[in-house]
Amino acid sequence: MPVKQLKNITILPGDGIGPEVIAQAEKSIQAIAYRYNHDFSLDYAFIGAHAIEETGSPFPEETLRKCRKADAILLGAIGDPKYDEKFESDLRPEQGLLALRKQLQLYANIRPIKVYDNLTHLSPLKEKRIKNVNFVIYRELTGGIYYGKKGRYENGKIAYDHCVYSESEIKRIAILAFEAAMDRRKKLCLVDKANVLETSRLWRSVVKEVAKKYPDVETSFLYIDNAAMQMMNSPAQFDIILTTNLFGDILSDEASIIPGSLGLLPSASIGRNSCLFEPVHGSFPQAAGKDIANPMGAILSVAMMFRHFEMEQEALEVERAVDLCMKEGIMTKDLEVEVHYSCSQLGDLIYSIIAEDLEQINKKQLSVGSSSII
Ligand SMILES: NC(=O)C1=CN([C@@H]2O[C@H](COP(=O)(O)OP(=O)(O)OC[C@H]3O[C@@H](n4cnc5c(N)ncnc54)[C@H](O)[C@@H]3O)[C@@H](O)[C@H]2O)C=CC1
Ligand SMILES: CC(C)CC(=O)C(=O)O
Ligand SMILES: [Mg+2]
Repeated sequence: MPVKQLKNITILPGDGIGPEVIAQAEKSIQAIAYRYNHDFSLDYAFIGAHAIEETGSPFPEETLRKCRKADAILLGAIGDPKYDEKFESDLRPEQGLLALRKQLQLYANIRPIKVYDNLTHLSPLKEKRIKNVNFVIYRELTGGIYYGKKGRYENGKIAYDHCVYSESEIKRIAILAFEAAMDRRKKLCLVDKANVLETSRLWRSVVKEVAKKYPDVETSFLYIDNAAMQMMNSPAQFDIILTTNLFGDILSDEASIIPGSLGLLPSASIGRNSCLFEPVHGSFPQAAGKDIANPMGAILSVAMMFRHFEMEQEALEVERAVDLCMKEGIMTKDLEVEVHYSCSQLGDLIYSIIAEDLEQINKKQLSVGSSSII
């Protein structure tokens, strides 16, 4: 199937640090537009807590409409601690994100994890353990316990969340994950809890069936508890990890320890007719408004967007700019470097590197107190 052209991008900045990291991601889109003479059309919409405040709904009709008509969606993050005080309420920012994923059937959430060359010291893990780590988590995104029936009985004293998966939901993401494995090191590990959960047993049987069509892929199985441990102990063993919505959510935050910060991780959420790109992290409310958040996860999500539209050169250009900053130690404070840079300084620098604006790069370097990086 020919890939659509990327033209209309709907941007959902969201809450907390969402708007701050998205502003930097947008700079990388503008830089690519400038460098390659592309004409992108950007549109904006509310989601999450901002949307509740503006419209009374975490996922307004207008936002759905704008997302449906977009070629791609770029999202910051949602969530506001003030809603945690009223957990009993039906209205939560998170419902906006869950509704967006479900309504657009964004069933595959793809979360790559890699260690930057010569930057193993940024990780709290021993350098020898994380050398050559390069794997991708395929997290099912529109099913499982996040979407099952939930409720309470016995005057609210007993609560339940149902976990439901169908064969077809498992099969469609399994096929994507096996296809990805074929383009990589041809290893796929299904992470589940099949020793306890019936849904996990269904996952195993469907994945074994799909695996027959991919005899070149070495398929393995791990229970989630063991996988969580192995990911810290010997993460280089993984190539593709395929897993459920809940397990993938947890494993990917854990995986961020490998490169050194949750702020570094990008993701792509893919459906049949829509695609969305967002950093793995949440709204990090403690950092909101301080210009300290790491924008690299959001910026690398832009690279994933370009790659999805087969704009390989553009994707590489964004990744090259991020790599350059990382290698030169130009990072935000979460990576615990001695001299750190602000979220917006990183966004400006990435813009200048991509746009090849050498004068600006040197000016910005002077103002942030380092020697030339190119
Ligand atoms: N995709 C989304 O929009 C997500 C939204 N959330 C929501 O975000 C809110 C906060 O949730 P938390 O559990 O605190 O998760 P979080 O991901 O916002 O932050 C957890 C920790 O990760 C680090 N971190 C996260 N993003 C960072 C960045 N860009 N730069 C540097 N460090 C970063 C910080 O140390 C932070 O304390 C909640 O309302 C939650 O529901 C949580 C996860 C994903
Ligand atoms: C609302 C949550 C399910 C978001 C989250 O933690 C994620 O997608 O990683
Ligand atoms: Mg998460």
